[in-house]
Amino acid sequence: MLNVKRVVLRSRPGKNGHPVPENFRVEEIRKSPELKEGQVLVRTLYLSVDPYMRCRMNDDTGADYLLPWRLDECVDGGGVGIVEASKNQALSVGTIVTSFNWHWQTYDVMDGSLLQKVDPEMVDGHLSYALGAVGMPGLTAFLGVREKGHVTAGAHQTMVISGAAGACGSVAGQIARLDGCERVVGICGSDQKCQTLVTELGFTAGINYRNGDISSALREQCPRGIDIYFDNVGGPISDAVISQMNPGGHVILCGQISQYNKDVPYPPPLSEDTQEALLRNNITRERFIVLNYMEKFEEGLMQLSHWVKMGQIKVLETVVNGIENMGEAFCSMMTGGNVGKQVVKISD
Ligand SMILES: NC(=O)C1=CN([C@@H]2O[C@H](COP(=O)(O)OP(=O)(O)OC[C@H]3O[C@@H](n4cnc5c(N)ncnc54)[C@H](OP(=O)(O)O)[C@@H]3O)[C@@H](O)[C@H]2O)C=CC1
Ligand SMILES: CCCCCC(=O)/C=C/[C@@H]1[C@@H](C/C=C\CCCC(=O)O)[C@@H](O)C[C@H]1O
Repeated sequence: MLNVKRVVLRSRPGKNGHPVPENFRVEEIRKSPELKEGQVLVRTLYLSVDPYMRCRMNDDTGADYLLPWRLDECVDGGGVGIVEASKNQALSVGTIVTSFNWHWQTYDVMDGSLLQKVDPEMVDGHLSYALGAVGMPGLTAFLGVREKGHVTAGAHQTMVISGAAGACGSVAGQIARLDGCERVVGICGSDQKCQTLVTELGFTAGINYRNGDISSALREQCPRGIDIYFDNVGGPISDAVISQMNPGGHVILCGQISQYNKDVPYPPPLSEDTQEALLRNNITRERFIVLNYMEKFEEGLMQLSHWVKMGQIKVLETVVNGIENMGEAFCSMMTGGNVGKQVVKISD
């Protein structure tokens, strides 16, 4: 028998509540490592904490593709691990694998057909990148910009990105620059993050939304108006951005994290003024869900991998150690404690 540590959902924060680490509980169980045909024993290396998980903490997630986590059951999300024993012909011992539905536990017996292989070369030897820049958040940035952004090199466009110092935002801004936007302006929650955007990631400017008036900072940093808005946060920040958008502009509706602790549907309703601004200026605002573009994942991952290996995309990560800290890491990410992708390292 194996000693396994796992994280279960102890309580729900309530639809209008802020999540706290105490909503989770770590427990130890004994698990048989015995495998049926097709199964593998995996040891968890890294686990991901992501904003959509806040919706899975509610008994009704508000999104048809997200199932609620069940009380007192092991929670799941993105994970990367190594095969330690195998009864699956396609997955030999030592293979690195990933899944969107990885249990938050140190070891697991999994059906091999539900796992995707990770080529360590693709992630430049950094296996955690498979949960970030060369994984779902990187694809979200890449496909969001390419499918909904209408970037045209040489057209002197300005793109604004909210949640700019996070997993999706930090990559989206770098792709906007690579694809030819003239100005790339990031909005995030600290001066330190703003500085990182400019000095490390090549953004034109950073705006700290916690410090001063966003509207006047946007007017200063976007003197020719805003053509494209990669929206990760929603709420008043997005109202301020959209009010300065040029006619014919495009909002990439990626996420609305500022509204996830509220009992509102996804996407949350817009203010009348913002709705009116979109209509008046013929601005598109199409919902973007990365899972709707699975046929483009392979090509997208190849492109992201190439950019990362060439140093054209710089990867930022915040790594916390230990399965005991999953709840802390999740709550920290939800309140801006991360720079780049927040992951938790479970084992070496
Ligand atoms: N459409 C899709 O398919 C996908 C959408 N998403 C969405 O993209 C967004 C970013 O996700 P991800 O990159 O993983 O997460 P991040 O790495 O960006 O982490 C979340 C960040 O959100 C910021 N934040 C938290 N609360 C607020 C608030 N009230 N107002 C403004 N900013 C806030 C914090 O940064 P700060 O310090 O700047 O406040 C925090 O670091 C989320 O909305 C998520 O739901 C993610 C993946 C796929
Ligand atoms: C309801 C708010 C979500 C806002 C957008 C967002 O963050 C979307 C994220 C998804 C996320 C979904 C993950 C797994 C789906 C399976 C989970 C389950 O219920 O079993 C991501 O991995 C892809 C994004 O589109």
